[in-house]
Amino acid sequence: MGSSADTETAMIIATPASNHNNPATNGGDANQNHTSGAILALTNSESDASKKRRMGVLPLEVGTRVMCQWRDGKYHPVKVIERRKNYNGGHNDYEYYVHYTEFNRRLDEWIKLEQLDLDSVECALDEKVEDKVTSLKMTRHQKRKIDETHVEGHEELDAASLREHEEFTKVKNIATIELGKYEIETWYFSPFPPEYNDCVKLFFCEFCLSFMKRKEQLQRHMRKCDLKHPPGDEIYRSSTLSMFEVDGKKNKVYAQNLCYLAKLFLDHKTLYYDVDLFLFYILCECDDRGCHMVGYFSKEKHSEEAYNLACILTLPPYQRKGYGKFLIAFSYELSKKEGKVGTPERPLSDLGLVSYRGYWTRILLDILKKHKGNISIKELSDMTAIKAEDILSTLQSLELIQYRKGQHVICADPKVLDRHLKAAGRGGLDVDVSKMIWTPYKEQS
Ligand SMILES: CC(=O)SCCNC(=O)CCNC(=O)[C@H](O)C(C)(C)COP(=O)(O)OP(=O)(O)OC[C@H]1O[C@@H](n2cnc3c(N)ncnc32)[C@H](O)[C@@H]1OP(=O)(O)O
Repeated sequence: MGSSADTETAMIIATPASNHNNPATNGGDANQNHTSGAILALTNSESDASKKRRMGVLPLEVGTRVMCQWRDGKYHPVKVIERRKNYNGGHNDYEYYVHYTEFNRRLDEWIKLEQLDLDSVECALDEKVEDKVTSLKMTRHQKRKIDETHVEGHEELDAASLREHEEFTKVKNIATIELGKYEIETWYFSPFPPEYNDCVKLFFCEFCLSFMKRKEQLQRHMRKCDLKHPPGDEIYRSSTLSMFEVDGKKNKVYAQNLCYLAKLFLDHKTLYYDVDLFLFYILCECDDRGCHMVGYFSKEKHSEEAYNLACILTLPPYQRKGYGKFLIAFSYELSKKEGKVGTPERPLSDLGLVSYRGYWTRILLDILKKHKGNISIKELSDMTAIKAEDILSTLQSLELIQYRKGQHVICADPKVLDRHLKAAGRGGLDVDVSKMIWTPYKEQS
């Protein structure tokens, strides 16, 4: 199996043009054993014409749609988001920042001209600016009062300024960060203060999260910084895993630095400078050098919408190891201690949605499997602190809900439950509730 898959990949890389029917490249294949001079001449003149045509489209305009070779060797449709002139380059010599329309924005990147198939350029530019602005306004209207990635005064912006803001945030600014022993490629734009505009790499102190432009600055800082764990209270410790609760009001700079850092991996969140209203739960792996941040979630101190989690992040080097499920489970344990049901703030990212769906499926089906007799959605909600709507949508997506005699009924055939549970994957790291030392937040007078 493995070897045949490898062969297939190698073939695709060797003949990328065949993946999207590129006649010019196929026709001009220099490796073909041509026996006729006429065919060769025809081929050459075709490729000359094609070359001229291709050069005629340069430089590409922002908004152009074209096929682009990605890291898998295949061609994928992209939209040009931005362009910049190459140093020492000729008149038409640009690099392009592209969005792969089939993929998440975190894969947006600067690419070289050679990666583009210029024969596939679609000349019609993207939808009208006006339409885009209207849709942006719509989304903004739907957002909650405290905007997720709140840029102060943002909602007051007129259409043109709003568009300008979107323009500004669509290209990733910081390409990599250094944090502890990891160098991490970033995913999205984050609005660092203007003095960091010229930086492509930032160096973070892994304990206080201060960020610096140069490695030497970080080294100097590390000699002085006396933190070895996040500020705030350690509210959970089990083996090497610790959770710290940080009050955004008491540790404002730390909380803001965390938001700058997190935004590099969160697309639909805008930076919220007023961190006072939030608590931050920082998950750490601890060793003799200190407690190293693995991920976190934030939570409003008071949520009118019953949100029990605002933003969640596992840092990329730690992803797919079960920490995300741990953080989600922890947020529900906090809700249980508060005697409330909770739900994550919307919108959920693609990875957020799969993680939540997996968690909800596992928790709910585990209960249904063990439970004897009838059980209602309200009872499930009381047992798990999962909001009734999330339970209903999860069970509906698994087709476990039927509508009989005017009411929703859960139909839980054990074999079907087992199949879904298997598909929901691993359970992740468990929260040992007996190791939690926590009381719900109370405003201090
Ligand atoms: C309310 C909000 O904040 S929504 C925004 C959510 N946050 C983000 O999108 C930020 C960037 N993403 C992340 O930080 C992480 O991907 C998280 C927090 C969503 C998940 O964290 P992880 O530590 O990777 O989660 P965990 O290891 O528990 O895996 C969760 C499940 O999600 C799915 N999943 C996670 N990453 C991926 C991936 N790259 N590709 C496919 N499935 C994935 C899998 O089903 C995985 O379970 P499995 O490994 O058993 O198959």
